Amino acid sequence: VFSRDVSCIPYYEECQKTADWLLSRTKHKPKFAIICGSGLGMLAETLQDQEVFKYSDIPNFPQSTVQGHVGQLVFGELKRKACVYMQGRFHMYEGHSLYKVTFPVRVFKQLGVETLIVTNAAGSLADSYKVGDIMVIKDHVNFPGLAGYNALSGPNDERFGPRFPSMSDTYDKDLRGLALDLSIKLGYSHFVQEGVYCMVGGPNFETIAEARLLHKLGIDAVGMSTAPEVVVAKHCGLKVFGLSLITNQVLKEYGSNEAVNHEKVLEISKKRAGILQDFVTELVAQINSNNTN
Ligand SMILES: O=P(O)(O)O[C@@H]1C[C@H](O)[C@@H](CO)O1
Ligand code: HPA
Repeated sequence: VFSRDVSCIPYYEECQKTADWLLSRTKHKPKFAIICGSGLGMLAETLQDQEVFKYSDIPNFPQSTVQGHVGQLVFGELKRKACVYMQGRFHMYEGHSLYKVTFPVRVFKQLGVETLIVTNAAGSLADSYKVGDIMVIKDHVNFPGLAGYNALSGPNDERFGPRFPSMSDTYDKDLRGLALDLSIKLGYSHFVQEGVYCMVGGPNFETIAEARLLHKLGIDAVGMSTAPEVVVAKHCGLKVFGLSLITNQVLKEYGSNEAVNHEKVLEISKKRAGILQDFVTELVAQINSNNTN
């Protein structure tokens, strides 16, 4: 379930076939790919001149099974920059292999994408964060990856990247700086944070003991995605930028009547998607004007 079958699927060719299929059907040549987190599909609404491809029509593409993940690629222009939005990501807990979870990222690379922007819904462990805050991801802890469930497990194809890639500078420093400057210009600085995201396997939310453990480890926000996509993006040379929307506080004390559920996560995502949308749009515009990419 977790990694690519070692019998050497012609993986590069499979990704290329999917990329060629898309390129022959869209006039856009995206330099940016944006992955929409849970309930954040509407981030794609600001795209001009849209072309939409349902996952079910795209060769080799997995299917979304989670509520709040529509299941389509949307190509278009954001401030005159060609982009592709993934409305609906794939999670390990859905039973997808990590090869399938990260397949779109490699397709993006073969489409000519240079920068990957990941978004997600996450629970906060940091005491200072509030529901509705946006966290610029500084770094991540890939718990499944540390335990051997890594998207790069299996035979390595050097055409994508090296066997042992460095991950010490994964979330692009210039883009993070740009985003934090932008948050001041947009008047967002009181709800924009910078911190460490941790991926857990899910699909259950954390126990109190698990939450306390993650908190002790210095993790600011926890979710069930992102790390595999980011590891694969870094492996194949994409610039990476990430935003977590804080949809809930993770309970660290026993005896509370509050409990998180996916509906509450989607409710906050829906409320804050507009702000996130403006943030991403302005960031892409700035990357243009500052020649950061
Ligand atoms: O796709 P993301 O990481 O935004 O989704 C989060 C994690 C789970 O899939 C879900 C829990 O509500 O939201
Ligand atoms: N834990 C894990 N994943 C999540 C959470 C959470 O509290 N909120 C949104 N996704």
